[in-house]
This record gives sequence, structure tokens and C-alpha cells, in this order.
Amino acid sequence: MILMKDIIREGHPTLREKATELAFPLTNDEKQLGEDLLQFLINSQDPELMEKYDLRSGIGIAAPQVNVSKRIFALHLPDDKGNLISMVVVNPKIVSHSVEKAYLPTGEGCLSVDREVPGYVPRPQRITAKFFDLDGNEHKMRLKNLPAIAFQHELDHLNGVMFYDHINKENPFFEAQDSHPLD
Ligand SMILES: CNC(=O)c1cccc(C)c1Nc1nc(N2CCN(c3ccccc3Cl)CC2)nc(N2CSC[C@H]2C(=O)NC)n1
Ligand code: NI
Repeated sequence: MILMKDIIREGHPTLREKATELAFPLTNDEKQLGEDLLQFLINSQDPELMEKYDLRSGIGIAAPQVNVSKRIFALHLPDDKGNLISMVVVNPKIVSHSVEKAYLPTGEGCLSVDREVPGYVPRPQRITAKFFDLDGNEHKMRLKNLPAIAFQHELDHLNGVMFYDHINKENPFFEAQDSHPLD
């Protein structure tokens, strides 16, 4: 199982690399990695396991964060309607997105960043994404609000981008035009 000791922290060069696309069929190791990433999120949201294994909670985690520079991440969170989004995402692409942006009014956190970095991280509020699952089936998914933010945060990790790269240097709490806080 993935533990906090397996998660690399800012400053580690892998976090700034562009990760490599996976080829299908995936190797058993690649499938296992995808399953381990998702299981980490599930464990990290379980109060007992959090406590037992000293886990930080997350709704997303990307392979580069466990020092594997491959284009695969996992998401585990409820959507606006309360339906659970629990999936492993391979070779993701954002094919379109809204002009409107959204951000978490409390800022973003990252399992690879052991400090608070204050500031708004404006991201397109709605996205249409294409990706593959572990079996090689292609999916096209429309996401909005927190699921869209999390998807983009993890996709950034596959491109060596950290959330704080998006924070306005002059005014970290700058409310860009067409940008709204998520309530
Ligand atoms: C600096 N201020 C802050 O961090 C911050 C501060 C307050 C609120 C928010 C909302 C903040 N922001 C933020 N909080 C989260 N969690 C809230 C707690 N939650 C969780 C915790 C316990 C059980 C179950 C769960 Cl679900 C897990 C997820 N997650 C992210 N991000 C950014 S997008 C990827 C996602 C991620 O998984 N990061 C590790 N940001
Ligand atoms: Ni992160």
C-alpha cells in the first residue's frame, strides 16, 4: 500500500518532469500502480486508516507523486449530486473547457507540498476530458466544480505543474474576470 513515505515532496525533480504516456495493454505493474493510487485515496479518507497509517487526505493523487513519471492518476470524491467519482485516469486530455473559471476559496492543498500556500488557483469551471481506464477503454467525461478542479490539479502533475504556479504573484487573492469561488 502507498504510504506518506512513498510520496515525494516539492523540490524532487520528478515533480517538474513531463510524464510519459502509457501504452496499452498496460503491464501488470502499471495496473497495480493505478489500483494502489486509488486505494491510497480511499484509505486517506477513512478516519481509522488515516490515523493508523498517519495519512494526509486527498481526493486526487498522480503517479509522479510516488516518483513514477507516467501519465496516470486517481480521483476519489463525490460530485455535486453526491455521486461518487472513483476512477483511475490514464493518458488524460482536456478536449474543451469553459471560459468561466472557479477556485477553492480556501486555496488548494497537495500531498507533495508540506506547507500552506495561500491564494486562489483559478481553473476552468467546466471541462470535457478524454482518457483511458486501466482496461484500455476510452472515456469522454464532462466535469464541473470540485471534480473539474481536482482533475486539472492531477493533470498538472503529469505536466510538472504545481498548483501554486497558477497563483497570482502580485495579488494571490485576485478575483480574475469570469472567476468564481466554489461555495
Ligand atoms: C491550503 N488550503 C487547503 O488545502 C484547504 C483548506 C480547507 C479546505 C480545502 C478544500 C482546502 N483545499 C483542498 N482541500 C482538499 N481536501 C480537503 C479535505 N479532504 C478530506 C479530508 C478528510 C477526509 C476526507 C476528505 Cl475528502 C481531502 C481533500 N484537497 C485539495 N485539493 C486541491 S485539488 C486536489 C485536492 C487534493 O486532493 N489535495 C491533496 N485542496
Ligand atoms: Ni497535488
